[in-house]
Amino acid sequence: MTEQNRAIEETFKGWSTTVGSPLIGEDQTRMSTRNVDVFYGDAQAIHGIDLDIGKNEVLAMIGPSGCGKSTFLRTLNRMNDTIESCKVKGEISLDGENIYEKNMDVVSLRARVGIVFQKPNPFPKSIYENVAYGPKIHGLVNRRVELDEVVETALRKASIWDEVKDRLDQPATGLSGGQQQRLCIARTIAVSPEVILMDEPCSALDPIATARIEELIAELSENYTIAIVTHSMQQAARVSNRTAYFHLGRLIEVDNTDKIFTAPSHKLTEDYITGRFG
Ligand SMILES: Nc1ncnc2c1ncn2[C@@H]1O[C@H](COP(=O)(O)OP(=O)(O)OP(=O)(O)O)[C@@H](O)[C@H]1O
Repeated sequence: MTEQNRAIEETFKGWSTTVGSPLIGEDQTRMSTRNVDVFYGDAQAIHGIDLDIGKNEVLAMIGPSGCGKSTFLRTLNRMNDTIESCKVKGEISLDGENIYEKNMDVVSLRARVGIVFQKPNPFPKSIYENVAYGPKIHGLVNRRVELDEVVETALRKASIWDEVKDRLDQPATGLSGGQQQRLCIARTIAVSPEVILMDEPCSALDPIATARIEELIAELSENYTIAIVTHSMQQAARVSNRTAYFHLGRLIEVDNTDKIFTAPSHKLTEDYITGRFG
């Protein structure tokens, strides 16, 4: 830990308040977190986060490297369960239902709250099979003709249908990085999620592929709740309605994206967006 971080850690002792509007009211909320702490072994990575994520909103999560954005994002569909040392405390709910309840079916949860990673990760199967796999294992379709329809609809929603419709039986790994990422988004959409989590989905893509994904995020936000971690403040400003600023595992400030980038209320947010920190 740097001297600067040590000093900030000192100022956080007893800290409990996020500035701005982390809570938005039950009727607007798709997911909510209350007093969420995350530990890796003895090290605490997330401290007491209270946050609502709205229906049909795009929430951007920004902050310096290591501040806990990805850790927090992964708590929202229990991806952290796959890390043995990781423990999550507090309450996280989807449509009012606690997703950490013992009887929660984690496979179904991850269909309802899908995730798209930094590096496109298609299965080593055909383009068709990549999208068809989820609906098949979740028993969403019975007949091949229905499956064909689900696959086409998901590929269309992910803005990649025209590029792949004549090569659905070819390996997904033969697509460009940007196409693979849109295919991964199609795979997520195919199981009818309510929420799509995106962990730096454009960081492995060139500017043109990035612009396609950003356009897609805007289209998808009409039907889905999206939470996106990004290192690019320009991207957060372009795609999101609200932005959350994290620092050393705390949620410092959440507000309308315009406000965060033009008139942030917290000094740490201001220092970050003006490039003084991070
Ligand atoms: N699997 C893990 N095991 C142990 N510690 C971890 C693990 N993953 C993350 N951490 C620690 O948790 C803290 C938060 O990391 P996290 O990756 O969530 O931050 P981040 O803000 O997403 O960072 P970046 O922007 O660099 O991706 C860091 O101190 C990191 O070292």
